[in-house]
Amino acid sequence: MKLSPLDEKLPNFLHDYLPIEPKDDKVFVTLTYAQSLDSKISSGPGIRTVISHPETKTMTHYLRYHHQGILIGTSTLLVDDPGLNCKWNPFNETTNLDKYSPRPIVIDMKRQWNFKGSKMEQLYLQKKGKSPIIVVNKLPTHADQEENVDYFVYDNSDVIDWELLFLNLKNKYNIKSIMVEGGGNVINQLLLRHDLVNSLIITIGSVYLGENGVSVSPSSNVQLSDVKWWVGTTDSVLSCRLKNNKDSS
Ligand SMILES: NC(=O)c1ccc[n+]([C@@H]2O[C@H](COP(=O)([O-])OP(=O)(O)OC[C@H]3O[C@@H](n4cnc5c(N)ncnc54)[C@H](O)[C@@H]3O)[C@@H](O)[C@H]2O)c1
Ligand SMILES: Nc1nc(=O)c(N)c(NC[C@H](O)[C@H](O)[C@H](O)COP(=O)(O)O)[nH]1
Repeated sequence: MKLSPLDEKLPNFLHDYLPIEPKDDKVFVTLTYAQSLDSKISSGPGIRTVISHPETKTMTHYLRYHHQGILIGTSTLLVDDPGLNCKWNPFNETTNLDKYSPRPIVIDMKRQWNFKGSKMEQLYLQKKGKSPIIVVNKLPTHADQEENVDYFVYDNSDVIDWELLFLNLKNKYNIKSIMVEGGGNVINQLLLRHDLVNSLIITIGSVYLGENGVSVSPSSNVQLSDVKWWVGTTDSVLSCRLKNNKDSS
């Protein structure tokens, strides 16, 4: 499906929140998701819910264009069958989109997902997306390994230490910027990591999804700084940074 045009104000609005001129050698991490007015990112576990207007969907692809990696949690991987490629580029090219696409990084510690038969594989085979790095807790046996993927074995424990993962992705795959696209569980953890997260970009759709929805609501207070708003047709976008709570008075 073709994207609608990028709003002309968005590149300027987003510029300072993207890894366009990274200031240090650390991996640049952007948290981004679309939520309802009641802070839900889907209408229930196991459900994929469209929240964004086409113009903010295009913005998501603009964000993907600016990152080398795109990371999602296991439930999003299993529920959404995401493609995670980038359909936006400044040249309006529609073929060989793999060169503009970030590398998918998917958390699948217990190997519940198959690349084969997925939308991601389809895009990879059509040269419209890159092949994924699958984060697992144990290397699958030779017979169980899939073609055209990389396994990153995270064998410290079953619970990923994000700092260690980002550092390893940089050292092993030279991934210096990562866009984290969800879901709620992953976002809730990383909202508490001002030390790792450079930017937070939230699309807010004009809808309520109700109390059974999957929430973004971190376990403790999170303060934001450098807050800026863009207002679109039905959605607004909040761009900001996470504040170190110790700094707030
Ligand atoms: N609106 C949006 O922008 C958006 C974006 C992404 C997903 N979604 C929706 O969100 C829902 C899924 O979100 P969710 O919160 O249920 O799950 P999630 O996608 O955040 O995945 C959570 C799972 O990932 C694994 N995981 C997460 N952190 C880990 C860690 N530190 N170490 C090891 N494993 C870890 C665990 O298996 C955990 O149960 C789906 O309905 C999806 O459609 C919406
Ligand atoms: N921006 C945005 N608006 C939404 O309304 C919505 N539901 C998502 N959800 C993000 C989630 O990560 C999806 O899995 C990807 O949007 C998959 O999209 P692709 O198949 O990669 O194009 N994101």
